[in-house]
Amino acid sequence: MVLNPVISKLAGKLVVLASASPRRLEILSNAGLRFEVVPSWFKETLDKGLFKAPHEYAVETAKQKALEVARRMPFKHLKTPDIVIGADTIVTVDGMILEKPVDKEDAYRMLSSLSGKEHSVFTGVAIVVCHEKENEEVDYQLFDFYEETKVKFADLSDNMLWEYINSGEPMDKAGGYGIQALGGMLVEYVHGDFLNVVGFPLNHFCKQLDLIYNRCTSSADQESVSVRLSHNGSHATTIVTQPPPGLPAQSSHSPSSKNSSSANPVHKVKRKSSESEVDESSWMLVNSLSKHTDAREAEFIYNTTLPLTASRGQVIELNVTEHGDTELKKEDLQRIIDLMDGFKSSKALFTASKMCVFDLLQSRPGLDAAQVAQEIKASVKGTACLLEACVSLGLLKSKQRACQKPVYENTDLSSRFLLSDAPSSLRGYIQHCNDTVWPLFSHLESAVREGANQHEKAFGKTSKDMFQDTFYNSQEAKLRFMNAMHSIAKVTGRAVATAFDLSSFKTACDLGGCTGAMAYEFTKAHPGLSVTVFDLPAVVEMSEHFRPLHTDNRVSFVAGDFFKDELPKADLYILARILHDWPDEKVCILLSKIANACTAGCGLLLSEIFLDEDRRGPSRGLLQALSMSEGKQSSATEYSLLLKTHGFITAHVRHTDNLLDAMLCIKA
Ligand SMILES: O=c1[nH]cc([C@@H]2O[C@H](COP(=O)(O)OP(=O)(O)OP(=O)(O)O)[C@@H](O)[C@H]2O)c(=O)[nH]1
Repeated sequence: MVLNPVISKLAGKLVVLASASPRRLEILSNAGLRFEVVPSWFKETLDKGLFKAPHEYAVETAKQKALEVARRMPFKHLKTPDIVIGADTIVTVDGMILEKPVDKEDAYRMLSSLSGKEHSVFTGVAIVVCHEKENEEVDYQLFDFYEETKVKFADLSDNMLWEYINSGEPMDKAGGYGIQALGGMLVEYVHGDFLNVVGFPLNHFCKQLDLIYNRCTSSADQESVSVRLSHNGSHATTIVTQPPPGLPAQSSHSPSSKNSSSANPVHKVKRKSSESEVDESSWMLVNSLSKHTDAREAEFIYNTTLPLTASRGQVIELNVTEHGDTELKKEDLQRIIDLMDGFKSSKALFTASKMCVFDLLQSRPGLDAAQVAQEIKASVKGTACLLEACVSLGLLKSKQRACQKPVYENTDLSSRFLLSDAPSSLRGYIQHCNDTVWPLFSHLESAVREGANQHEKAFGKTSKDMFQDTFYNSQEAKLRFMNAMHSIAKVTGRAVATAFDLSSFKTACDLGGCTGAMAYEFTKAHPGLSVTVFDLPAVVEMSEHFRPLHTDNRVSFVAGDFFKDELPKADLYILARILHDWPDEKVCILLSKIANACTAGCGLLLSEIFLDEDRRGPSRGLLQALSMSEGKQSSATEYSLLLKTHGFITAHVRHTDNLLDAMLCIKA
């Protein structure tokens, strides 16, 4: 191919974009690059004051984003990428560095500082090339560069600025504007690469790839920083990269091409403490890879150990503890045992919860097994086994005085999540898992063979309409199901409700909002917002039972079927844990109805478990898919593309630390 000879060189390689930016995804996929998206967890918090020039800050941030993903993938995704691409876009004006605004006032400050002036947009790009060795070690080579584009804004009135800010567009964009969309109207001229402003300098990137893949014959020729990380059972492995800001660089920058900023790689590696020579200015990135370690825990530390100097392109061996292998094996065995026993743990939890053990021990802590057995009307032997198992799972504590029987009480964990009346009670959902999910999963083999749900085998019913047949077929089943949805929505609701700035929306409609638990969280988090819960008449008639004690009138209920009836009017539609249950045709009907009900600027907040882009996690989402509902589990990008076909543009994606992720889309 003449147009993209370098891009086509990457065919067959595992290329990873370490970025959550939908614009970068679009630019690179439009160029024909095939890649996976693994957003970086690196927090953009480097101290700007410590960089000599703004582009150094952007390049360093891009490097850290890419390295974080390159280091995480072998452990978390169990595969090593061939190339990881990271990028960071900043705007500079009057000596200030502007990133993404944190709120509307911040956006106003940024945009008014740009009004009537020329500013620079810098995108720093890092390319990490990974070479996997036979012994599972990985060599990393780092290439980086930046591109500058000058942009001049017209004079902007306050009215214009606020109208633009209220469109929601500025919030996830460097400098508070998107030149590719409404923000283009603010711009008088652009000098340089337009795509660089949008977030990725494609032309310069291709030239850089050309340098890496076509011009360089051996890694030693390349202008790169090379580090080696062993992940073969390491206990405390040291990864060395260029010094972070605030720590003195060991060499001057030696750009090989325009805007290339790779440092001449003088590496420092931690040595054993017996080595005595001390260099105050050495630095390193330490990543502890013991069993409790998460890539997010990696941190820069200022170190006073012996430096080891390497020349350009040289690979540095890093320390690995002697016992690394043994530890890994133990961990592997434990992991398999945990998986084998997982169902027993679940069932012990379900049973203790169903038999009200936690409620009982909350009101009467310190009972022994015989006393508990009497209260829950069970055998002493069986109860003693159940209580001991719960202790081993961290759900109960036991105390024993000399020559006396052990007595039991709740742990903090069970007091928080397992009591019927705890604010974060998951008891309703646990019961649902026991009564509905467990029987379905006991037919998993059939489900896998047939690729269909097992409602008939588990409950004696075919499931044309799962909700009607299984969850709403009796008052008791309906209440149980509503209890389950209520408890999960209460636990997840706050994280979803506070995921985004929703101050521009006044009315919301929670489609399939069940008991209103999520809606109440939204009104708590957003004082200016009223929420209508839209759900089936059978659900709405029971919603009274779940109304919180203290509430104003900002949550109301409307009965209807979101596939058939007219949707209540709102500025923002909420779809939480809905889409994954329905087949594509129904999802399409629902999204079309929402799109029709929305005018430009209206929002759609989608909350689901977002699968990783390579569908390797999180296991909660992938295990949920095994229940073989007619729907499917999707990644943030898949949802984003789906919503795009219905006229919604993804403004923000948030991977919360809670059970559900969230995405805010705006009707174009
Ligand atoms: O005209 C435009 N200018 C900038 C953008 C978008 O702004 C962001 C810049 O933020 P950053 O580089 O930190 O990247 P993130 O979005 O946070 O994603 P990462 O996961 O890579 O950190 C970027 O998305 C640009 O595309 C724009 O759209 N138009």
